[in-house]
Amino acid sequence: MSQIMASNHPGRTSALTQMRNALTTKGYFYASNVDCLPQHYIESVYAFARQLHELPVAEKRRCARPNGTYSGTDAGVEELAYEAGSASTVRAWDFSRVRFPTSGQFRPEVHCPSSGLGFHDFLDDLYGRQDRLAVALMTAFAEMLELPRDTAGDTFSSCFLGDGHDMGTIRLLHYPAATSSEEARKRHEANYGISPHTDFEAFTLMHQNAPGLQFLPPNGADWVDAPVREEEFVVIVGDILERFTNGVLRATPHRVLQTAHERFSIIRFNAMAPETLVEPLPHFVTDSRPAGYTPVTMRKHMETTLGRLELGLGAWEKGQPGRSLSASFVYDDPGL
Ligand SMILES: O=C(O)CCC(=O)C(=O)O
Ligand SMILES: [Fe+2]
Repeated sequence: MSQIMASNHPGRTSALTQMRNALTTKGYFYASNVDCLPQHYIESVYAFARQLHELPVAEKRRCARPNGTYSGTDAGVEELAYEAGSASTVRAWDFSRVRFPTSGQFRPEVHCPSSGLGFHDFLDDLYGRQDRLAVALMTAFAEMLELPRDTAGDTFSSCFLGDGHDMGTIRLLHYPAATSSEEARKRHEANYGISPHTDFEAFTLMHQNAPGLQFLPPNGADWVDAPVREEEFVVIVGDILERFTNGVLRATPHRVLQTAHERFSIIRFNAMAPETLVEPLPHFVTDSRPAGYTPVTMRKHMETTLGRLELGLGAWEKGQPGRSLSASFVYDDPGL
């Protein structure tokens, strides 16, 4: 990232080529040397996440969806099933500047011991740090795809304002450990920690403290393990970049296995501003490659996909290996 975050670094062109190759052939890469998110800071985020997930169930219930942003079976709120009918163990504390702005009185009573920041301020600060990486990546994606620049800057970062008006979300996830050897055995044979899906936004930054995450590479038949790397962030493609690039980049299918060990992850979905119209850009549409996706706003894509999950319709077509239903969903009306 030091080569990407400085605009005139001599290694920039080769880093952009590596990024493009990784995203088109594997669907993910690991971002290293991220100065705005150093390892000691990441550790403080995990410590904060642990405090949140260890809160008494009564406090979790008070802060649970739909009033607050907690979801977990311990508070009686199930994670939505991406693959219809699947069961998952994940528990989540979510934060978004735009999507859940009114949850003030339903915020948990926690403070980070080192900074003293509470739930909102701690996560807002994390969001700002992630934005620095996200804006640099958006600019890099536009450049590696050779998109034209205009006075507003590059195509992607001008849709992602980076100042709090995007539909991005942070999720602090916890997958509890199995409590008995019997449960550990059952988990081994069971459903998912989180079922297969593609993320609905533009791209996702991920960090995990234990194994469990897997990807399905483009054209790949088999799921591959994502190694744990303490100082690096996994970057994957979401539905919005697939739709903008007319499928040149493909949203990265991923899932989390149901492991016997405890696992935490820090997820940041990077979205566009709500009214951004997402459709194949002219740069990616030719006579031999006509537009393969219908236009839709960022807001409508999120609302439709989540609405379908709430109805139990899923966002992933089961199979070997299966397929994302959200990335190529056909809209009759863009929702402008
Ligand atoms: O826990 C993880 O590593 C992945 C979570 C995930 O895919 C999601 O929240 O969309
Ligand atoms: Fe995901």
